[in-house]
Amino acid sequence: MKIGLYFGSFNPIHTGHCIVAHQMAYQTDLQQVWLVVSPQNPFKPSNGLLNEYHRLHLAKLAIQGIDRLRATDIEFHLPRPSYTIDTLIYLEEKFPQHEFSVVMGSDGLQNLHKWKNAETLVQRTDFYVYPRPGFPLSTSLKANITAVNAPLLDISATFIRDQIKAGNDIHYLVPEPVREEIEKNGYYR
Ligand SMILES: Nc1ncnc2c1ncn2[C@@H]1O[C@H](COP(=O)(O)OP(=O)(O)OP(=O)(O)O)[C@@H](O)[C@H]1O
Ligand SMILES: O=C(O)c1ccc[n+]([C@@H]2O[C@H](COP(=O)([O-])O)[C@@H](O)[C@H]2O)c1
Repeated sequence: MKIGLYFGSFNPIHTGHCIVAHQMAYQTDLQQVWLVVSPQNPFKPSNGLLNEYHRLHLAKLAIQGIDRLRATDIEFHLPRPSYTIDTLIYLEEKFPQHEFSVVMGSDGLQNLHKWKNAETLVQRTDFYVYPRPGFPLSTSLKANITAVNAPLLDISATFIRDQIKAGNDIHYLVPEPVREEIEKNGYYR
């Protein structure tokens, strides 16, 4: 099966993430998209990061009922911070029957050359990229990129965390079960 690995902190998962995952799973040749919740992104600070099991639970709530989407804790059991090349190699060994690609927003392309073993990564796997406002679909690396033609989504987890801290309502910015879970537990206040 052709599977897209969609890596992220998902702190928290939001409507932008869900649309990206859904478009990739239903408008490209990918047959499934797995949301890989990264416990610790190598480029991002760990402060303000909700516990990874809570982030995974929110991701599962967000995709429930969508056949081609999965959320996985695979990086919880791998060394930290989470490097994509390591996770990819691990998954290729564990699931030799599948073909894995990487799904990302176009902001990720800007820093791709700084990722661990970037040259090896782009030789080893294809990239499916969703446009993000302000970030062109280009990289200095020789990567095989499939771009989707889909609406720009100017939503970020940072914006959502800021809204919650300010006491503002986040209806529609995140799926409803995610909003309810965040509110019930007082996350990000
Ligand atoms: N609105 C969006 N449009 C396209 N891609 C997105 C969007 N939001 C997130 N992504 C992509 O989702 C992946 C995971 O992103 P991440 O979990 O860091 O979310 P974020 O909203 O960028 O978070 P933060 O605001 O905390 O930095 C990245 O590949 C990122 O490019
Ligand atoms: O492998 C790397 O060196 C590497 C560097 C930065 C980010 N990543 C992966 O990309 C995911 C999304 O990153 P970001 O910065 O767009 O939120 C993140 O959760 C990691 O899994 C991976």
